[in-house]
Amino acid sequence: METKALVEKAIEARQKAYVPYSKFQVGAALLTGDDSLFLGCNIENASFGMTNCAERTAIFKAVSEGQQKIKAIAVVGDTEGPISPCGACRQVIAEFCDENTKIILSNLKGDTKETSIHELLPGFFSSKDLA
Ligand SMILES: O=c1ccn([C@H]2C[C@H](O)[C@@H](CO)O2)c(=O)[nH]1
Ligand SMILES: [Zn+2]
Repeated sequence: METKALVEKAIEARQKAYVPYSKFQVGAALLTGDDSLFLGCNIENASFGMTNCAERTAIFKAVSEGQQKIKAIAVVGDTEGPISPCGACRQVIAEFCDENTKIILSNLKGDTKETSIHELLPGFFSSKDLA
């Protein structure tokens, strides 16, 4: 699937966001090692800290269905420039991606940045550190 199509899927996923508190909808779409597609949206809670971001929703759906490798992930929000994932999501993305994983950050105007986990979270903690 092409970058543009994955971004479109993230925009679709964004429609499902549960955001009564921030009103800030985010969508994510990811492709796994076997080319399956998983979508996610942000899900908020009256206990604000329990909020789950769109990226983590999509990743947890994939992993819980047995798909542990992220080939590509697109994230979209109504931001000025391409959306910038939070630190928690960067660490969770790091767990399931490799140096070839495409991380596509976009907004509703179509501004898009393609990046890598090493750019997003240099020096991230990983299983290699658990020697
Ligand atoms: O990359 C991001 C950034 C923010 N949010 C969510 C968390 C919260 O619901 C709302 C405002 O921070 O946006 C995401 O889902 N992904
Ligand atoms: Zn996040």
